[in-house]
Amino acid sequence: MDGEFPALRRADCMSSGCGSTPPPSGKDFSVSRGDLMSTASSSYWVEGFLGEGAYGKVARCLKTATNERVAVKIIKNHPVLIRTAIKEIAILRQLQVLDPDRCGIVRWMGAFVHCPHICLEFELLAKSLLDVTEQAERHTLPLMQIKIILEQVELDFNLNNIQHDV
Ligand SMILES: Nc1ncnc2c1ncn2[C@@H]1O[C@H](COP(=O)(O)OP(=O)(O)OP(=O)(O)O)[C@@H](O)[C@H]1O
Repeated sequence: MDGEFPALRRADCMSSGCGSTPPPSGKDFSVSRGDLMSTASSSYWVEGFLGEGAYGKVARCLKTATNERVAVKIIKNHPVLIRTAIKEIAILRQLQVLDPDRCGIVRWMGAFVHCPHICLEFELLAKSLLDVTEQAERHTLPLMQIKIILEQVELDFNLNNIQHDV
């Protein structure tokens, strides 16, 4: 899928460049549960939403080409967020030389455009640390579990050469 992305230019990502009707003003997100997002190499059936960040919503999708579940980060249709997403893609491309399993980073499979949205495809992860702590009794984790998590964070920082002070 990554091969589809080099053709994407900034203008392709603006609603006026999609050849489809721009969303009504104030409506920067137009994907719903049950939608099918199609690219040349696969379709992504939106089964539901996993969460929302500053840049968009993350959907749990069935990727029809491989029949696997993936997480697709669908960027909101706003010029500032689109510019940020293009920068994020450039960074993700650089990170692709790293081994995600060894370095403890999420696997990025590529990007596509589902007009007017830029979409980033990631491996589907299990619960986030926030989910785990929220579901834990009294929102606290046993010391042993915290130790394991901190060791993983420390390993990630060291492997990825990130400055830190844990
Ligand atoms: N690969 C993934 N697998 C499963 N759930 C995910 C995945 N990526 C994101 N999520 C869920 O979607 C939520 C939103 O993720 P997103 O990356 O958009 O924002 P964020 O990292 O929380 O914040 P920000 O917008 O500041 O980057 C996450 O908090 C998480 O619950």
